[in-house]
Amino acid sequence: MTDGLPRFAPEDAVGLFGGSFNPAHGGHLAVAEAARRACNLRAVVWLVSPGNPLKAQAGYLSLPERTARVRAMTKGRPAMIASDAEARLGTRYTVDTVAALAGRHPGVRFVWIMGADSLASFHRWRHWRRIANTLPLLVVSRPGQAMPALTSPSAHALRQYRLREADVASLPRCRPPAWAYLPAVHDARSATEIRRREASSC
Ligand SMILES: Nc1ncnc2c1ncn2[C@@H]1O[C@H](COP(=O)(O)OP(=O)(O)OP(=O)(O)O)[C@@H](O)[C@H]1O
Ligand SMILES: O=C(O)c1ccc[n+]([C@@H]2O[C@H](COP(=O)([O-])O)[C@@H](O)[C@H]2O)c1
Repeated sequence: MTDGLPRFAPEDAVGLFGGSFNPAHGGHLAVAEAARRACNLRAVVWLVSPGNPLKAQAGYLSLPERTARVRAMTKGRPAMIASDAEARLGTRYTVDTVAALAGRHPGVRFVWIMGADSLASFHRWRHWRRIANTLPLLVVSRPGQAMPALTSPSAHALRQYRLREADVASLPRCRPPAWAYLPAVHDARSATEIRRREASSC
């Protein structure tokens, strides 16, 4: 079984941007591009989740539909890769996904990309400490989420491993645990808001 990803070269820095993307929106694109630039990533893989283990699945667009919308959103940006790797690998929890991808792409320097709201609840993810010990984490700002993120239990537990903003470019080469907060995105768009708008226009 293949994960569907390209063969990266050893030492390539590659971002893994997991999300429900229900649907993908411009805020996601801003995050992915900010991460790519800040860490000089060869690619950003948008891992379209078969289903966030912490969210109810009611009202979800299908996985092929969500993946197609990521593909449309990233059209003309060769560094952006829409991926259904989690469905192919049969993984739902991030801890399993990153272990499977690290095993399949030896030498590639994966970085996990998440918005600030995700760091705020990261301590509820399955084996979150193991994730933090497996790959560096890049946390990108989201309006109203800086305080919840930076005062969260995981931010507190990992505080001595936080890089200074000036050193964020070195994150992919850091031995985990390592993380950085990138205050580069000020985009208030959210999938919840888009779903609400689409529903009320019917
Ligand atoms: N506007 C944004 N700014 C920064 N990060 C974002 C933004 N929107 C989403 N993200 C991040 O992108 C990742 C995927 O998010 P997700 O697909 O859940 O979108 P969402 O807009 O948060 O959706 P929902 O409103 O359904 O929760 C998460 O890590 C989330 O923190
Ligand atoms: O592994 C977990 O326990 C876990 C819990 C919550 C969220 N995640 C992952 O976090 C990413 C963002 O999810 P979402 O739904 O906020 O877009 C996506 O890749 C999810 O699989 C993972």
